[in-house]
Amino acid sequence: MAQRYEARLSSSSSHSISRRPPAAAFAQPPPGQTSHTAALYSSGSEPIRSFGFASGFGDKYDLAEQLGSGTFGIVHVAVHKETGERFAVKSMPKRFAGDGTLEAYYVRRVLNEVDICNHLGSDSVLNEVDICNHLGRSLNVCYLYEVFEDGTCVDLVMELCAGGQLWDKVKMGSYSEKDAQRLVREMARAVAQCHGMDVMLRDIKPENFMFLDKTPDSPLKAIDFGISVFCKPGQYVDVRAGTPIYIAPEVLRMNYTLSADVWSLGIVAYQLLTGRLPFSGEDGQEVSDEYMAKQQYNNKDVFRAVLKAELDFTSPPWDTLSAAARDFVQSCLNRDEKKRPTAEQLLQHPWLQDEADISDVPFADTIVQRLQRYGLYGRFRQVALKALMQSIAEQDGESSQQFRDMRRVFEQMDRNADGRVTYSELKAALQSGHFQLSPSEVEQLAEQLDSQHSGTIDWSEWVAAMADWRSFQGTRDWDVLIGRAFAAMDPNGDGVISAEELEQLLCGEDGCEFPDTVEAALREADRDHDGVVSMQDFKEFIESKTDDSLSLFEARVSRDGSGSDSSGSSGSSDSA
Ligand SMILES: Nc1ncnc2c1ncn2[C@@H]1O[C@H](COP(=O)(O)OP(=O)(O)OP(=O)(O)O)[C@@H](O)[C@H]1O
Repeated sequence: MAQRYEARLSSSSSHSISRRPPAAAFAQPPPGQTSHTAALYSSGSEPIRSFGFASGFGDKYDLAEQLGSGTFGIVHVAVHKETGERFAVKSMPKRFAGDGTLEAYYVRRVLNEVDICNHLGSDSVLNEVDICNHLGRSLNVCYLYEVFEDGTCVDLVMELCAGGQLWDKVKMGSYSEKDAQRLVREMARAVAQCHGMDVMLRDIKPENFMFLDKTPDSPLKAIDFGISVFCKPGQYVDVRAGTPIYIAPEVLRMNYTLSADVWSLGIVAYQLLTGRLPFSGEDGQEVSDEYMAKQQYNNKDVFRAVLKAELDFTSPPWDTLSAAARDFVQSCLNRDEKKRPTAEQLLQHPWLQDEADISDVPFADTIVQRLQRYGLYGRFRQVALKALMQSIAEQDGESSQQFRDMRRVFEQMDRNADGRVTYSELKAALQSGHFQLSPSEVEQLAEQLDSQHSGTIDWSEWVAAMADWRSFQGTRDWDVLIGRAFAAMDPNGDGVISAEELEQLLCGEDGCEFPDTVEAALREADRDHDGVVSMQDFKEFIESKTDDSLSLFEARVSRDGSGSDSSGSSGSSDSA
């Protein structure tokens, strides 16, 4: 199996290992190597004996068949005792130091996985872990639902990816360019979504992507965040990490940023298109052949190949592949990382465009994309957009085509016409056959819309998620609209949005259960760190987001067009 820096040697999934093997079965990190994120946890933190996660995994779930195993845990199917819904649970046996505290590397590894998954998806343990409070969700990333622990093990309950690994496709060798294009687009989306949330994956390889189900159009999900790190655009990381064969040259030189993920994506794209690795010539051919045949290689040879080997874009099957495909992969595999496109730019590349062209997709077909995008926003942005759309509605009396379209869809869903859409009404609309979503995904989309956790979605929440608010940016009235939205969030009119005002907006009269909720929301927009959001902060914050184009998300529309379109349609398109 391929070796991976930072996180030890992988064990073969064919080994029969009990669910809770002895901790000694798990390898140590290479000496002297810590991850960027891991350092966050190690610095100044006291040794701990437990994480404080909930107990009672066995009360809620039954364990079923084993799905696989990695270096840190074994993954089984977990069946929810009440609903019968199937999940994946990764059980990570605890590793104790001599004094009964948990080993530091184990702690970092568990927290890293929980932390990154929370950041990208679930908020179920967010407040207990107290690290990040972004409530974003992404449909190309495997959700983490809950975390449990007992005396011997931590259990991560995740979305079940029942469709198998991408690696199985890669092993099949080259197949249709169209197939490869669809898969690469899914992966590029996952990467762009993560980068949009300041997360560098650092371990992009076919083994870390799985299909959600067995349908030919199944979404692809990133599953392993064990060595991912937080990294903002332009921020550099200096610790080697990743799986050598997919590592970017600058990672070997220990000075890299988000673009290192784009290189790795390029290697996987090359594999999907050709069934081999790109390295050729004296430095690379052997590495390439050995790896594809046995997944074995010598690190030194690989590093030489990554840094120096010719990259082969001429041997078959390149003669039969499109020029756009070649250009795409070549642009990812540019050894000068400054010349590589960003993941978001990759989504605009002509090779990924023909099916992904969203410019004339009617509003109905982008509902799921809009919901996903809204889920990626932090809480401050979500309430700010509500206020902004309220301000726009007051201005034009909801008479514009955009409001009429949104109203029509909302009223279609609101079967009993009480002005609120229940989760089950939203589910019925989204599972109408028009969209491909699992029950738990629909549940998540509903929850992230329901900012007040009231169990229903009101009109203002729907509008905040659906609107093309950017079409108002730059208009003559823009400053007035922004000013009115700000005033709505600053009810005492003292010129700043305070923590108290924000708490009221986020959680209503009763206040927020967890103090972090307000602190994190405030941090989103408080640029000068003075504990309040001024009008200037507010305007800059609203206008700043540039990485929220709908193309980052998948429409999830049934390709055969089956099912009724219950969601209404109009010509409204994304202007972000
Ligand atoms: N959500 C999931 N749904 C289905 N199967 C999964 C899921 N997550 C993981 N698996 C299976 O379990 C295996 C091990 O999972 P994973 O790679 O996350 O473990 P790990 O200990 O983090 O491994 P690694 O050694 O790569 O870090 C995967 O290769 C896959 O076969």
